[in-house]
Amino acid sequence: MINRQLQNGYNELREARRTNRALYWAVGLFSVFANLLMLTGPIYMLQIYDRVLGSRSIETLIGLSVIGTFLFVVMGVLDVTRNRVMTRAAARFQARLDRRVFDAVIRRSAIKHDEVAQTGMRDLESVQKLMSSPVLMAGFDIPWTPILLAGIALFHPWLGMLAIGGGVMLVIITVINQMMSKAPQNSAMYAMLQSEKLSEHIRNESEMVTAMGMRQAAFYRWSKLRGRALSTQIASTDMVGGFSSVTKTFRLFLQSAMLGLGALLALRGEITPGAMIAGSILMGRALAPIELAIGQWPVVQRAVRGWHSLAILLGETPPEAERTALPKPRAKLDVIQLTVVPPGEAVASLRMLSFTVEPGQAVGVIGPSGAGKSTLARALTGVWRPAGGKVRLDGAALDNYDPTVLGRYIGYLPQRVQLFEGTIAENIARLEEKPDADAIVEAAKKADAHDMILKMPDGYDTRIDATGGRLSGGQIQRIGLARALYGDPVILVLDEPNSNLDNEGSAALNKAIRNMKAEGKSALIMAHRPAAIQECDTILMLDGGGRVAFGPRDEVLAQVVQNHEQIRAGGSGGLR
Ligand SMILES: Nc1ncnc2c1ncn2[C@@H]1O[C@H](COP(=O)(O)OP(=O)(O)OP(=O)(O)O)[C@@H](O)[C@H]1O
Repeated sequence: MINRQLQNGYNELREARRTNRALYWAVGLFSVFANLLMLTGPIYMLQIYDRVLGSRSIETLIGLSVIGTFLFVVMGVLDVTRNRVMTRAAARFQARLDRRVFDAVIRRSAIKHDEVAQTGMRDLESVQKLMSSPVLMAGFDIPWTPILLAGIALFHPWLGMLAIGGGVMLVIITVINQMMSKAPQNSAMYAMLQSEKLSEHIRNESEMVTAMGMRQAAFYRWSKLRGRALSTQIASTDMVGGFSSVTKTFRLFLQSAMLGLGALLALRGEITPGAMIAGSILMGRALAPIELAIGQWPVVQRAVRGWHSLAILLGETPPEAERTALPKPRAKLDVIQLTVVPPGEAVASLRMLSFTVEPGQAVGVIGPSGAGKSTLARALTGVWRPAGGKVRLDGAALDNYDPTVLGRYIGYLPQRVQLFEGTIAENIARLEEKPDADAIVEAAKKADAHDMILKMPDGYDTRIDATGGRLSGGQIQRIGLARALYGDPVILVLDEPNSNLDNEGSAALNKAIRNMKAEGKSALIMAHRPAAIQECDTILMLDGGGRVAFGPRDEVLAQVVQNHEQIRAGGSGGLR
């Protein structure tokens, strides 16, 4: 199964690469000519030494130089063209997969915070970088290396043998380089990733780190990871640099050895001095792509790693099937024998849970910490898939809805509201590209956030950063509620909606729920605090992932909560 998924991932990547097939054929063709034109230098040299110097003919020199210049210009044009084609082919590959990889990263991250999800976009970039790098071009030139080396044998078999022997040595060095540098490069990358992840985490929690005097400790922890990343990076760079220097020196040595052997053969009259020089130059040209490949090996290895990681990502997160569009649902929710296992866990945090929410009903979900309230919220919004059972919205299972469309029908306020960098309006409109200004204001009014937003420096156009910046906890929660109400959802799922709200905010929340009910829509409110469930006519009590009670509010509260009198009065006692 896993192998099949991986294979599917590879197939999808190959399919994307295949769209560039015509371009690669064109580059291959350009490379044939570019490599043939590589002979211009050696042949020109041969002619100068053996023909011009021998005949002392200025006309021949001018003639040869004109032809040589023309061929060099053609070679340059071909080289520029094939480089440009490669860059565009790489960009096309990336553009084709951008959306798919982005979606897969988001879908996987919602259920798994592993490296594959974390590096998805960078993996794609690393493959694109290889595709547009000179090292891939070297891949088109390397097949010509044996031909050029064999060509040297035409001057003299001994020269040919030296050239081929040298070429084989370089290939052996390349293979050893690949074998030895793979592990250090992988661990350098892994260590770097870990330290980046931690530094980002510390930065996001900078307030808490400062307030709790954790700066020193946080630095210490980060510097340990950073130190490991640096030392593995140094080891890996040393390795690649070492191989690169060995290859370069060896190539220079071979060129000189070729000259020396050529000189010996010239002294013995077996070749001309021109052949001696041309052989040496040809040798340098033939081995240059191998040298380039070794120098750029980290780019290759990063891309190979990225390709594999992308295959896992795409294979394990296949494209979502097109769903038949369903009519706007009624606010009826059936939860049938629902079992949910948190991603990466073995134990279910909700077990065989069943209940029904009718249109116009508001259900308060209560229970102690860890009872499974947030798990239920995630299952109802389709973020976590059921391990067993079903959630049906107006009769259709949640996965029968397109996720984007489902997001419009179900308004969700998570326990920890996260905003995006942008304006308040953009945040309420869920980052829609063409938001409906009237709908934004309407949602804000429903959440009773309109007046609060108007008091901001630029009203709805006030810019905020991802942490909410200038907004207080309660203001963030109200904007979160407006975002949940945007687009007229049929069901609201609110996870601890009033944890940061003052009395005014709580009253606004209750009014929003009352309006939803009056419009025949429904709401589920996960709550610890009684004020949040004032508008709920029904209560679902969870404990240990199972249903303890479900029924009319007063009955359930009378049964399980001692302080229900306080709750009816809208007091602030706990529900546990
Ligand atoms: N992302 C997660 N990965 C693994 N386990 C999780 C995850 N989220 C919740 N759980 C587990 O699922 C169980 C239920 O947690 P859940 O967050 O649903 O409880 P809750 O009732 O919302 O608690 P609280 O009132 O404290 O928010 C807990 O045992 C918790 O450890």
